[in-house]
Order: sequence, then structure tokens, then C-alpha cells
Amino acid sequence: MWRFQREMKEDKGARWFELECVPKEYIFPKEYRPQNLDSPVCDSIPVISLAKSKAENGHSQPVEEILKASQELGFFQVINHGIPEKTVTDAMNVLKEFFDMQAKDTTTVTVPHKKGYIYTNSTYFAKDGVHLWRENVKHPCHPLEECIHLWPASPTRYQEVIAAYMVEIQKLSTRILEMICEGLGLEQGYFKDTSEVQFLSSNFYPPCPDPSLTLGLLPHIDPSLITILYQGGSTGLQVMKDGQWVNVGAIPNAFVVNIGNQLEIISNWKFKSAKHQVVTSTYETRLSIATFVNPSPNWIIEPAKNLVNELEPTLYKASQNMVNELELTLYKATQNMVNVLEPALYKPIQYKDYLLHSNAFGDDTAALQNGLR
Ligand SMILES: O=C(O)CCC(=O)C(=O)O
Ligand SMILES: [Fe+2]
Repeated sequence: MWRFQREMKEDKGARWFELECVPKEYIFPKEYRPQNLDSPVCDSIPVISLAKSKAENGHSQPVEEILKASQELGFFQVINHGIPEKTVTDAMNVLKEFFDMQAKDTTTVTVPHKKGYIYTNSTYFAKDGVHLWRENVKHPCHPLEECIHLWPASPTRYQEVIAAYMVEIQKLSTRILEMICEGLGLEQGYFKDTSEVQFLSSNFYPPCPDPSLTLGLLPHIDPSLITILYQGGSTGLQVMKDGQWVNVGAIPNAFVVNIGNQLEIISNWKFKSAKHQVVTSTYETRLSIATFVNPSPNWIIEPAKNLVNELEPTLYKASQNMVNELELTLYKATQNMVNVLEPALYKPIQYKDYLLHSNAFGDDTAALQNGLR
């Protein structure tokens, strides 16, 4: 009798994912379920060392490699990035502690927006009534000094540790955008006063009894210039490549960088913004930190002037609704434009309007845009 009672008590204290089978609310319809869960990781996602290396002629090696990766898939990993390992480990530890603390308060679904951050547990994320297998915390990060004190106050080191992490991410993102600028042939400083590391979004994906039925994060394209993701050497991230989901390798101390929808537009579709999603694992917990490097809210996003010619834009590509490559080639051919003319493929739109119209962050879009204040 005593044993039975004890087991019951332990069950009551169990976290939402400590289960033997997947509750029906988390089971996706067949067409959404993950594919290629067990396939090997994709070694065609380039791993680029940012350590300085001299160029023989033209750009330095990292610039060449970033340019190629951004054109081909829009995903790459960077190593030798210069961010101290301790800054990253501290950030991962404090976020783990944060998620552990939320577990103790099982009633919390979401924190009121005025607190300066949004925490959501797994029951909040619904697609057609199905929940994602994750918890999430997100908050604005720009300007850093104005945001820090609005972030979670516990764990007590949260604000200090995450601020230190963000300072490093700001430096890294500036460096990567400068290289992109050089690679694309944009004028120096093109992104300098027009981009900001606006949000942090951290995900906790616990082990799942049956990963073939669930998703950690739905397929999406990021509404950023670039996104810098730390995934702590765990797997689960998948990228759509040639119509197939491929697994991104788990490289310790590397950052995954992906080209966002807005840079795809600025590059006039020279760069690709790839669809990605997160699948779950039976054994592994995945903790990720995504940081969104976005255009400043008032920046009017359009193809960079020196990447297009002076013609009136004649063919627009809606940002979410793509014209395929064949269609574009045929169009250029009929206009006698092959390799000669580069019409702008996108309509100009102010970034803050784009965010609102595309509802880029779902129900949280307006709150995040207003800095949660
Ligand atoms: O959690 C991850 O690994 C992916 C996160 C992501 O893609 C996003 O936040 O946009
Ligand atoms: Fe993403």
C-alpha cells in the first residue's frame, strides 16, 4: 500500500513529457509527421572556420565559403568564431535552470507580456489543435541596456549571463554581416545602422516516447536577416534540401547560421532562405538558443540597388509565395535578359509592416514588436 501511494505521488510530480506514450494532443496528422529521423546527418551543410586566412586573390576564405553556402542552401555552421566557451556554457546552464524552474509551477502557461518576456509551456503551441513537443522563452534584446532588466529575474544570474551572451552574439553577427556585405558586393557598412539583434528565443525539447509522431517545431522560414543558433551539440534540427528533410550535424561549440527571408530579398534571391524544423528524440534533450538578427523596424526592405539594374521592377516574387527558378529563367529568356538584366524580384516593404502582415511571430508578433513594455 505504501509503495503504491509513493508511486502515485511521484507520478503527480512528473513533468509533462515523462510519459510512456505520446498523448493524442501531441500526435500530428500523417502528412506533418517527421521523415528521415534516423538518416545520417547532412555533411553537405558547410562548416566554416572564421579564423583569419589570407586570400590569394579576391575575398578571404570565410567570405568565399559563406557566399557559396548562402547561395546554395542558406545554412552553414561556424567554428573558430571567437566566442568564449564559458559564455556559451553559462547561457545554456542558466536557460536549463530557467526551464527546470517553470516545471515546478505546473499552472504557468504564459507570462503576461508586460513582464518583458514570454514563456510558454507545451500546451500553448497548437497547430490545428496539435501541440508541439517543446517549451519556449523569448524576449527582445535591443537596445540591450533597455531590455535586460525586463528579462526573467530568476535564476538570479539570468540577466547578467544572457546579456554577456548577447554582447558576443552582437559581435559575431556584425562580423558575419560584414562578410556577407563583402561577398555580395554591397557597399561597406550596408547593415551597420540598419540591423539589430532583436530577439532571443530559447527552446527546450525534452525526450519524447515516440519521435515519429511529434514535432518540436513546425517547418518555417525565419523572418530575419540572419539567425544565429546554438544547439549545444545536439541533433534534431532538419533543413529542407532538394525536397528532402536532412539532419543538421551536432558540432560542439559551433553556431548554426541561416539566411532569413529578409536577406533573401535584399540579395534579390541570390541567397536562399531554407525551410527548417525540429524533430524530437527518444533519449536526448535539446536546448537551443536562437537569436534573430533583424532589419531595424523602419528599414524599407527591397533588393539592394547595386544588385539590380535600373529597369522598372516587372516581376515580383511575394516573399512567402515563391516563383520557381524555371519560371524566372524562362521570363528572363523571353525578355532577352539572360545574364544581362537583373530585375528586382520583390516589392519594397517596411520591415515593421512586413512583420505585422506576415504575423511572423504568431500571436506574439505585436507584443514582441512593442518590446513587451
Ligand atoms: O530550436 C531550434 O533548434 C530551431 C529554432 C528555430 O528555428 C527558430 O527559432 O526559428
Ligand atoms: Fe528558425
